[in-house]
Amino acid sequence: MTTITGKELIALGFTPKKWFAEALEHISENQLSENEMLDYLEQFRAPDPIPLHSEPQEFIINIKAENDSETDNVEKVINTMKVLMKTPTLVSGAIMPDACPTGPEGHIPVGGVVVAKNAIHPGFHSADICCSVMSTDFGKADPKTVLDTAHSITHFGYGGRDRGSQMPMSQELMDAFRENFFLNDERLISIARSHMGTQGDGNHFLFVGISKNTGNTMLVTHHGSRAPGAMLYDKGMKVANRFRMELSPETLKENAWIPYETEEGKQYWEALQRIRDWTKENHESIHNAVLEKLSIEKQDRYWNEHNFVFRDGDLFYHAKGATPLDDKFLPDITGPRLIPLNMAEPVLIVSGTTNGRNLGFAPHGAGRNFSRTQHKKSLAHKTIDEVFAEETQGLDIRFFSNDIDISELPSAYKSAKNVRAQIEEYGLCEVLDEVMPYGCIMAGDVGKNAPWKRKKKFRK
Ligand SMILES: Nc1nc2c(ncn2[C@@H]2O[C@H](COP(=O)(O)O)[C@@H](O)[C@H]2O)c(=O)[nH]1
Ligand SMILES: [Mn+2]
Repeated sequence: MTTITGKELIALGFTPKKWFAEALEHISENQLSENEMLDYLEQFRAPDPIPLHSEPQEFIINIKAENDSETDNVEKVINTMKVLMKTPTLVSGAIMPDACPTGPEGHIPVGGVVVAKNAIHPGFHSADICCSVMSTDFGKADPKTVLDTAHSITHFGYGGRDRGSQMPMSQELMDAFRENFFLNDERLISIARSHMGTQGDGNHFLFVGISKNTGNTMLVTHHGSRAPGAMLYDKGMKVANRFRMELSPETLKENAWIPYETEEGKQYWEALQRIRDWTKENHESIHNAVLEKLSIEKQDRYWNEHNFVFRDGDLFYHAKGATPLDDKFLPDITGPRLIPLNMAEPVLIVSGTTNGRNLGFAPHGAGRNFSRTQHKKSLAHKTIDEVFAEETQGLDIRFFSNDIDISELPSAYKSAKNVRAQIEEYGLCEVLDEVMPYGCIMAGDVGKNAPWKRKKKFRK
């Protein structure tokens, strides 16, 4: 019979884990011989770490610099992709004309699509899971009336709605949250309820415009899954990092994955679908409340996510700011897709499918060449009011907090004309219609004295 200690297990090459105590007890209780013990212990031996690909997997470059200010951005995007594409799960990738870096080399850029085999990477959809766009056709309604009404209904800024003004989350969805390992969390569900009907901040917007084809007024909203999605992302990253330490410690922490074939993988996939349902319900609750207040029947509605994970068999397409075109990704979506550019440019209504360059995706916007801070610095010689007047002439642009956020004005984004030219040059999708801008509401400069900040101070 063999007696063995934890220290000896470590000397045999095992990493201290919960199973140590159970194994020591099993060996002693069953009085295993040395060979029996070694046979028994084999089941606990960790697999060899999965190495990074020695060379980056191929990725398609659908972007080029149109001027000096874009050169640095394009170089950074390509360099970060070269590091990212060494992640062991990845089999292919693409970058879109609106691509821009999100962090150090190796992090997925905005405008990046990467395909992983049997793996979900929470870092590739990031905290704003299912950031998406929805449009509703209001027929011949007056655009100012639609914008005024939407302004009286929507909610921008930190946090959720006050108890008195909450929009209901459906019982069906709440029940579905409770059935999922990641979402069955009363704090998360309570936040999901109070965040329903809210749009957050940053570049989330509520846009009203006129269809070039029909002359109809269209409402377009842009936001993601708000705090419930961010909470799922945090949980997903923790689980993925545990797998990373066991399976592939060489992989960057941001690029950790949850193997789909595990219980965690299946539950995380389901959780993503429920968060997608929540986000769709969030857009719908705002659009439906505007229709109801104006006693208008909708003529049409389109929506698509552009920050999500899509599945085709054992391949998981991670789109970090890219518009899914191919119907195989979106069995429940029948209409065309939406690509916003900036508040002074049309929202493009597009369609398309997989071709040799796009992996089934199109750009999701115009993207940024500069950080918000760099952009603000470049305009420092003008007053905020001057910049606002120059860039929004003829448009009805409003900030929910009443403070202009110049980092969201059209000059903060890449040239929409160049992005559209590259969509055509690389044959990424077809433009069916354009929603010409009438006006737009955004959160406003949240660093200033926004109403939700004043309220918090007052409550103290
Ligand atoms: N029509 C508008 N488009 C806008 C506005 N602000 C930003 N944008 C575009 O949206 C995309 C998507 O951004 P992301 O947060 O999902 O990465 C962005 O690239 C811009 O082109 C706006 O006020 N109106
Ligand atoms: Mn978005």
